[in-house]
Amino acid sequence: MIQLRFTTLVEAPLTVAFDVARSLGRPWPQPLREVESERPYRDVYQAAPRSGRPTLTHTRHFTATSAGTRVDEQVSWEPRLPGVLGVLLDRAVLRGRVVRAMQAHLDAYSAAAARRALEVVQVVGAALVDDRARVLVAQRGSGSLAGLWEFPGGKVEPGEADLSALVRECAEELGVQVRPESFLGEVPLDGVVAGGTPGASTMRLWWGRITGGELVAHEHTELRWLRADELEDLDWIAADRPLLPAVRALLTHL
Ligand SMILES: Nc1nc2c([nH]c(=O)n2[C@H]2C[C@H](O)[C@@H](COP(=O)(O)OP(=O)(O)OP(=O)(O)O)O2)c(=O)[nH]1
Repeated sequence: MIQLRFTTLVEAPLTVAFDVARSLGRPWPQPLREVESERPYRDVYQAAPRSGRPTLTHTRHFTATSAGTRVDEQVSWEPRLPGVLGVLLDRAVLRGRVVRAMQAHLDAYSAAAARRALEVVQVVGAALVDDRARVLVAQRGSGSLAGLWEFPGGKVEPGEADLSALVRECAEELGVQVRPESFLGEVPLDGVVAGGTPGASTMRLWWGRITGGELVAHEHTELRWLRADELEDLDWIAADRPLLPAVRALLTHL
């Protein structure tokens, strides 16, 4: 089996990175069959064997990072001829072709994903932590999610950096200055956000500290400070639940 690995950092949220990757397809002439797909985290495609062509498997993993989505890809195939000769021949000839095809494909892909990301409204959230290892959670006051609990935050404005939006939203919603510390994770949001394509937006969560101001619920019904063991019991917006293990781990290890 010959395996090649490729890693690309795409300036786009998980959902956009995944959707654009799938709309562009793969740079192989063979027809591909989907073997597995878990939006927006992973997919696997396979090209059926044809005379003179090897069976090719192409696996992609999409991982959220503070700088965008990391796409880890693996392309593997059985050499066309048996034995050492087959491996050497495929390494010498086919490998170069696959690498060149992938490089051209990945350049076009990351440019297309970054362009598409500009059209999708993003949401940022803040897991604000105090010096007693508790996190601030907020109850939404209006709209279809009223009564559910969430992380303070909101929509990133056009041209605004994620962390600037985070600092602005915390000032508007809570009346405090915050210092973002590090990235905790990203989740796809169900439905339509700000009139965009359904399912296209994600929320990216950072943890941080309050550095000034007086905490006031300007837009929420209630604010609460929770310990790690109190997180699960709350009636969260469903999309936020996958972020709770990272928040719990943070509070436990601070
Ligand atoms: N702030 C926040 N929004 C969340 C969370 N989970 C989740 O699904 N959302 C969704 C709800 C909304 O569709 C979207 C955020 O919108 P928002 O209403 O908070 O944004 P905003 O502060 O910019 O509000 P506005 O300008 O429309 O009044 O993200 C969360 O934990 N925090």
